[in-house]
Amino acid sequence: MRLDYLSIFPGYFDVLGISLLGKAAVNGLVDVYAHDLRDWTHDRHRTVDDTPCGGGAGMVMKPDPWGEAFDEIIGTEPDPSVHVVFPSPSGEPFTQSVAHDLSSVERIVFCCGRYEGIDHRVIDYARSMWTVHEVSLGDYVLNGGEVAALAITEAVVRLVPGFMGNPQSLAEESFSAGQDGLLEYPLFTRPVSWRGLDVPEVLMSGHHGRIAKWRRDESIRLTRERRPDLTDSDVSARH
Ligand SMILES: Nc1c(O)cccc1[N+](=O)[O-]
Repeated sequence: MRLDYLSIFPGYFDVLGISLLGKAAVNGLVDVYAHDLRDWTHDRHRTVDDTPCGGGAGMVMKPDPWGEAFDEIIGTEPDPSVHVVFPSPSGEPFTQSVAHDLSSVERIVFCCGRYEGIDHRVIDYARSMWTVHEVSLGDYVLNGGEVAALAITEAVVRLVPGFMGNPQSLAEESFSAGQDGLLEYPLFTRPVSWRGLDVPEVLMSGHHGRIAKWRRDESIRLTRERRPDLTDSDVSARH
């Protein structure tokens, strides 16, 4: 999997050389390329923004540098196998399902906006050429798309076959298919008693059936308490 990041702050992506992601890069599972959008400007100030047409506060990212960067990084021919991700507060919700879909593609280009956002024609042009995902991590305001791109990267790359040492651990995580989309149950390890707090007895019983039921019940309880939106009527009936 090749990952490209277009940003006026490419240094944000130095962190991808650390930890498991760094190991994945070493193992050839992912190839990471960060690009400075200003490399595709031609004026002394390396300008990437301008005032919004129609007025309004702030600045908008000009389309020209994006277009020239696309030409050089991706190419000038349409290719739906290239997935272009625009992290944006006005995007569709980024979910584990979207992460799973992206984990099987060969190439992802992350376009990280700053200021008030990117000239919409950049997104329209990208849609005419590649497969585009405008995605949001949540209803809050960030200063740009870089942190969101890093979060999306982690969610996607950890699902790439061969990345996780023990793929089984993926099956029991929150939002995974193995959990029916429920929240993960509470986790415990040794010591059995810690500051007057004990591990639930059932988990020390060695009774696998009782343990599995306790975990399922806890997942259902937590999901109903914290994320009623995840328990649709069908899922509720099953639970
Ligand atoms: N929320 C937000 C933002 O304010 C700017 C860029 C990306 C996102 N997001 O993905 O959620």
